Amino acid sequence: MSEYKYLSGFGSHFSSEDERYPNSLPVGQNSPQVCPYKLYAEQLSGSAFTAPRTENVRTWLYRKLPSAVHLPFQPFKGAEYFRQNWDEQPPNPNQLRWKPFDLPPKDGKRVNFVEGLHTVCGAGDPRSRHGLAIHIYSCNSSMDNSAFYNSDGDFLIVPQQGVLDITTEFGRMSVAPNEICVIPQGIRFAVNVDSPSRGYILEVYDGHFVLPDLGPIGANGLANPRDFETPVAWFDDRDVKDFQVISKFQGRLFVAKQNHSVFDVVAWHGNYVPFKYDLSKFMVINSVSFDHCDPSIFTVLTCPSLRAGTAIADFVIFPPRWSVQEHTFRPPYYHRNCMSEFMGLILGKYEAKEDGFAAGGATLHSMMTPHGPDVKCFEGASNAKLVPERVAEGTQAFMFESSLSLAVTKWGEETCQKLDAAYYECWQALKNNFQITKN
Ligand SMILES: O=C(O)Cc1cc(O)ccc1O
Ligand SMILES: [Fe+2]
Repeated sequence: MSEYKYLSGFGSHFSSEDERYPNSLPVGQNSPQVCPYKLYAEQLSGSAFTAPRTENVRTWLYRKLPSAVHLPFQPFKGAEYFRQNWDEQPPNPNQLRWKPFDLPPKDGKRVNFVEGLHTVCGAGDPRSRHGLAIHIYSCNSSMDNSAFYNSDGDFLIVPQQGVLDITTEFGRMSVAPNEICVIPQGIRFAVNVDSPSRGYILEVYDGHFVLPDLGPIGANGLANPRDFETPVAWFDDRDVKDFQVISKFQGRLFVAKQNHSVFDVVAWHGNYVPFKYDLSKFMVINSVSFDHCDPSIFTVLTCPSLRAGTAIADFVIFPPRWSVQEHTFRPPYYHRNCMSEFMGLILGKYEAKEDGFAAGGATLHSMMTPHGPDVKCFEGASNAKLVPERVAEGTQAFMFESSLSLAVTKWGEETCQKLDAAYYECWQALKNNFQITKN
């Protein structure tokens, strides 16, 4: 799996040919009268034809059969908790914490990536192309002779347990915990797993994930473009007669049969592509003098809204790093935010709450919902000797931060049975230390 080859770069215009079919890309034009090897040319548009050049994304695929060759879509039965209905539950402004979400039951039942999708929270509507959804996947078997694509938006996939072996129309990639991948709107993919697997998905309806601007940081730092990896062209040469394409369309799943695999792309060129990124390559920037920087300093990718600096969703990580600030309360500050903060944990423990927030679980601090370090963290950091120190060693927490107000689904609030009713208690023992004389 890990021997797959990749093209390096973010936002590049790539060209790739399956190595078994050299010269399969047309030269000098996109639509020759007859394509090399008599392939069909198909354009996949990820932006309006007329989008400005900086945002214009599309890829030309050269394939054995056009994607249009399929039988009509029917409603897909299964994945009953993969539902983007934001009005199932009354709003809940409380601090929410979930214990680790279940892996598939060990009763021998096979659950693949699509069947194991569960929606936790979200906002907005794919029909008006505005909003987002946060899902948990939990699966133990591979997608055989089937592929999935999302008509509603992009998926950012964060594996927490188990390596995902992902076949896409563009080629194959292996995505392990502490790596992430993005599968943009419309790109077909299938997930193979060799063990029980679990992770988080951020789905955005508005637009695509991009690297954040760096401002005064300069031209380098945070997630560097050269560390993003896109698959090289590869097609499945098996003669598959019984193939299923599953589409998420307007929040519902549909399935169509066809007598050929969607993984039949021999060559492609363009800048609308799936990619992966290894979070350990993130170049961490932070305060080397005093005070706690806002977590935006850890942004890996962002899906911008039309309002300057205000994201539909940011993907932010809390990587292992040095902490050196002087005369500073070093952990995250107490906080009320006009944004929504959904956090997950890939590895280890999170610095602001070492107890109760476990790998594979989550927290949601909704708009203006107060939160911050628990008692143990506050007491410890208020009294700690401020020497340079490695923090978050062996851990990886992350945050999906959104300018939208997120509704929790019935599955998220009830059916999953993972909500920790005792979460609020972690702040109750904080003492009023106010004294009338200044220390
Ligand atoms: O734990 C959180 O709530 C996330 C968070 C981290 C941080 O370093 C500063 C602010 C913030 O909201
Ligand atoms: Fe916060």
